[in-house]
Amino acid sequence: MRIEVTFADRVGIAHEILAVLAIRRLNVVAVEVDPPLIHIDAPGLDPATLPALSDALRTIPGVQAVAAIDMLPGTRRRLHLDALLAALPDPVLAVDRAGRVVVASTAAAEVAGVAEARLAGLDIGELFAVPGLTRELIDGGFRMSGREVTLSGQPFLLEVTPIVDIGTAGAVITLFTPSRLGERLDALQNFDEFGSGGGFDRILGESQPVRALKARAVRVAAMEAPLLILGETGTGKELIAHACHRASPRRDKPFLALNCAAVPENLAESELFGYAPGAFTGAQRGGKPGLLELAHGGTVFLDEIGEMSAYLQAKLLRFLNDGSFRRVGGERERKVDVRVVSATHRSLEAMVADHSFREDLFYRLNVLSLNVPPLRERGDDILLLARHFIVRACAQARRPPCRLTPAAASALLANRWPGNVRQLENVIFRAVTMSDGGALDVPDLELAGAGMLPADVPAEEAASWEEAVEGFERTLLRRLYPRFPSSRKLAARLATSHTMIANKLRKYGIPER
Ligand SMILES: Nc1ncnc2c1ncn2[C@@H]1O[C@H](COP(=O)(O)OP(=O)(O)OP(=O)(O)O)[C@@H](O)[C@H]1O
Repeated sequence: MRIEVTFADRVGIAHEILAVLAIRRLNVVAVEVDPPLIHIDAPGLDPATLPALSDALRTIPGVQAVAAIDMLPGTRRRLHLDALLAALPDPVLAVDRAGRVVVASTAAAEVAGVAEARLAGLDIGELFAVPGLTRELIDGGFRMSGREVTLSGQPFLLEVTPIVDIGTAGAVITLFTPSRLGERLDALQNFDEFGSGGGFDRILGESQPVRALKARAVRVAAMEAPLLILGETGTGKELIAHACHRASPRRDKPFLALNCAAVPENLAESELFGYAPGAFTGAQRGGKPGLLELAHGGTVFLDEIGEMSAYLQAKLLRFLNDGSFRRVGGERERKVDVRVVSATHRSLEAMVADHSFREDLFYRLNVLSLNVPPLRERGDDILLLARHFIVRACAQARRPPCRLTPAAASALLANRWPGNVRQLENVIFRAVTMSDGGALDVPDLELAGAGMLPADVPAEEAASWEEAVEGFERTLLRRLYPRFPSSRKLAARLATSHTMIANKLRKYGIPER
């Protein structure tokens, strides 16, 4: 029999409640404590003995009520979750922070051809036979979209979402079959759900390069011509594309996005241009409109345009020239009114020079352009963004806001940020979920290595004079610091000013002890 005891929370009360059952030699097989309730499964208990037990429990100070229940809440929840996992049409896996499967949906087990229980503990990279996938997921903060994988010979596209609610992060991985992808892109990439706040106010930054970018963006947003957004990965190109749409006369029409790097050519073609009835096996019976038709009157954002195949480049060029195209397998010429905004982290000019990108398409796309500066050139914006991400991560993790120590702030400023704002977002998210103090310090940021400016790059391989000098300074300070562990001692050793050394230590994220 199972019972629910309501109690006023105080230290030791759960223990005293269980002691009453123990004295009566009632075997307890499950206990769930969730103040102000404790749920107990004691198979030896029956309706005849419950009143006496209830009286005994009520003598414990703080116990308020005792009632019989049919099922422990945890068991009920498990049953519901199992039903949910069985009902999910797409295979879904939850993985722990090391990338090992914790739970798998019934569909996932069916595709993998093994029992759900046997999937638990498997490394995700091994499951898909992609060496390095687990590392990539962990390093990328468990954010990944549209990666092609196969499981038991079937192609899938991975959608990975980090689990934000649990101290030690993991992720939920959904496997989409290419035939279901169309629905998803339409649904997920329609950013209009962001409402009126989705404008330039969402692009944070006070630095001069960002202010200049926003000022230019406001002007180009209002124009009708195609817009090309250039910038390193993770600098916020998509955010800007969306803000430009929101600031354009097209703001009330759809903004639909396609990542050209995430989908193979044939899928990208049918996503963008749609397909006619009977275009290919597995196609929807009545055909399907592509993003261009669905975005009529609005904007289509083509991310990673540099990855577009030569064939699609030609088809897109034709659309840009006269606004017309044909669905895949279709005869009819269609015309739509769509503004094309594209983005890339690659140098399209270099690609034009080596003939991997069409020159005529480059000029059509590049009528208007925006250059998004890398994070390392945005000065104090790094801290402004970091603080914004801290507040958000703390709210998501349901913990009080924490702050950066001065050393951590210096380390963030000195970091090279090859992955830009997205990397900063991930670093902060990881630090907030992994630490529980009121302050984030340098070790919490786990910046060592990868993101730091290269310490031991041979001077002759440095990209610039400045980088060579920085490399030298950093190596020198790191080597001497253990023996002269303060800015004063180091300054004395190097016969220079203490202020200069203190500044350099801050710059290179070497915390003073
Ligand atoms: N100025 C900013 N203010 C606030 N958040 C930002 C800013 N810039 C980027 N972000 C955030 O950083 C992340 C990466 O931005 P986004 O996806 O727009 O970059 P991207 O340049 O399009 O990346 P990629 O080249 O990989 O496609 C997003 O979560 C975005 O919200």
